[in-house]
Amino acid sequence: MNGTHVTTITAPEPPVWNRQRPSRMPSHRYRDVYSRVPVPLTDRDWPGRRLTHAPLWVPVDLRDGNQALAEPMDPARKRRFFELMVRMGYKEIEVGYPSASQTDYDFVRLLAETGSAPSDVTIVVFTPARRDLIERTVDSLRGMPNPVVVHLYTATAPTWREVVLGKDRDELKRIILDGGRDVLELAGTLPNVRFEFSPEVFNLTEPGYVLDICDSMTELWQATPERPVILNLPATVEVATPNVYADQIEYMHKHLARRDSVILSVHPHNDRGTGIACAELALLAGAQRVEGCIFGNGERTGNVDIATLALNLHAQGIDPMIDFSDIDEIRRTVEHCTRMPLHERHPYAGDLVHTAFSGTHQDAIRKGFAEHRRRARESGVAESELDWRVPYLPIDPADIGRTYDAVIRVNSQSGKGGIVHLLETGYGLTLPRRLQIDFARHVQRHTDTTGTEVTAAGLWSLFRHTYLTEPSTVDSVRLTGLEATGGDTPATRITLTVDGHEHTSTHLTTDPVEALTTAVNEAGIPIEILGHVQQSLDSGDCGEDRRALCLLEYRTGSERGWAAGCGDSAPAAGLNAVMSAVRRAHPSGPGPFRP
Ligand SMILES: CC(=O)SCCNC(=O)CCNC(=O)[C@H](O)C(C)(C)COP(=O)(O)OP(=O)(O)OC[C@H]1O[C@@H](n2cnc3c(N)ncnc32)[C@H](O)[C@@H]1OP(=O)(O)O
Ligand SMILES: CC(C)C(=O)C(=O)O
Ligand SMILES: [Mg+2]
Repeated sequence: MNGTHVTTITAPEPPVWNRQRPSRMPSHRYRDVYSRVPVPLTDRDWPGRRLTHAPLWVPVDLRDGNQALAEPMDPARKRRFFELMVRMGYKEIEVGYPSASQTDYDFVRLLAETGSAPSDVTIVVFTPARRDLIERTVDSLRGMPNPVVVHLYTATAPTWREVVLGKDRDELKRIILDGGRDVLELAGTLPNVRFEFSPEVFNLTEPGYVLDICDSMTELWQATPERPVILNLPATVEVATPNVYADQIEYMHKHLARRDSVILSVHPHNDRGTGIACAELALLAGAQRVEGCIFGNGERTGNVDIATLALNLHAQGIDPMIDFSDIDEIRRTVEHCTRMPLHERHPYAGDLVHTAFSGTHQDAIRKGFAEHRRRARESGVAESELDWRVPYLPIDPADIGRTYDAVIRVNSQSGKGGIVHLLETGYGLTLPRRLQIDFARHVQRHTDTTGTEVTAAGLWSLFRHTYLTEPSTVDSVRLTGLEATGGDTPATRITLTVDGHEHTSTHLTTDPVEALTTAVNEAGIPIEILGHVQQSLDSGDCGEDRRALCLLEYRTGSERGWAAGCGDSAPAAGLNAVMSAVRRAHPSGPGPFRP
């Protein structure tokens, strides 16, 4: 065993409440990180630190991301991606591996010959430690008007030394320093050039050895605060919990020579799904620069996702210094260039990440939005500027150019809050609380039966089918006459046709709902109106000229129910609501709902 400071953990006997049993997988074939590499730090500062500002971000989509694609980007795609990164505000961009392919070489030439990159953008090119390939790399940079970084890499971890490169520690160090000398000789006179070294698989390399190589490189390249060297320490294959990477970075941060002449950079991959955590803890541990890919494309499970990292800062009140205010345009471009779709649950950018289906979340979000609007009104601060505290939404979707349309969607997991939200935002409909509860039961039955989502339009359709029954010639009770009468004493005359027999009655009221209810009762149909509210509909959803809506609660015997009516005026809507209630209480029967 190589590791130090390891507490050997023997699995305890499982407690009685844990019935898990050994799996059939050969987990014994793998070794934890502590037995693969010494993890030297015992006295660590990173756990007590906080993130306070954005690091220097360096997208490597055009190199590391690109080399992981089944179909690497063509020149048009590379260019489109590069232009996106420039628009977003990245100032240091790794544009390719010029010795690897003609496309990569040509892209660097394009930037050099056209001068199309803004002058404050540094162009990074990547090369292995082989003289012929370094020559080709440097050649690609001829005439480049921008500042450049030549990025040299070689794997340093024991397995790579033994299995891949066939070199011992000293031989490998010599190869790396030779590569460093070649870079200096071939690129050292380029105007505005700096150098970067990556000990590939840093995270599995002995700390003392990698520290020695890094110090030798900064000495060779004469790192100064004016012309610092970038030391990029990759977790090429992620093998440990993020605290281990943080320890490794803090160890380097504290022990590197010429620390003030080094830009300490990290380059996590995401094999364990903790690339983001590795990068964040590495920043706490002293890293100043982060390499990764926008949305995390890259070898295997990808490079660390620098979009998520940046928006994580934003969500903590720290400006990431990169503009994600049109996330969907960024996403479209990245998807086009990589030919890979983003997962619906991808942090910040996925289709579903601002959406709640579940009832209690929807209820909280709806209340949160209402509170946000109220606070904005009362404080006079714009909604888009006001501090954000809507439950379940870590950031305001509007910050990244998203609308609120998809925030609440209704299915069988939803409750009345979500239903009400969709009817409110889609149709301007505010349901009384008891009607919300009643309608939610109908929606639940519907979504349980179909197993599918129901849209705002679907909800409105179900609402109409349930409460807003329209008159039909087969109705046993029909309103066939209505007239305002009386001179000194205003009254309303009602004519009903009940099972083919006419009933006319006069009522000393001008309230048509009251008059019609009494008439219905006198015609032998018991129904009591418990209350009604009038609303106006936002659009002609009931018919262009019928924008008044009456929502009415009734009782027949021990049964309570709700009905609704539309009309061109509040009285007309009221009458239709009463007749709707009569039809619901004494149905000649609407058929089953079909959305
Ligand atoms: C973690 C990373 O992302 S590292 C970057 C990986 N990216 C890429 O590999 C994409 C581009 N690569 C390529 O186009 C090619 O691999 C090239 C042009 C670099 C080299 O191609 P080839 O000469 O055909 O060699 P090949 O691809 O087989 O590479 C392996 C050789 O490079 C050596 N090698 C690997 N890494 C390095 C390095 N950093 N410096 C020097 N030599 C290296 C290997 O030991 C092996 O040598 P061998 O042939 O003597 O055994
Ligand atoms: C920085 C280079 C060597 C890299 O892509 C890696 O190690 O993952
Ligand atoms: Mg990488």
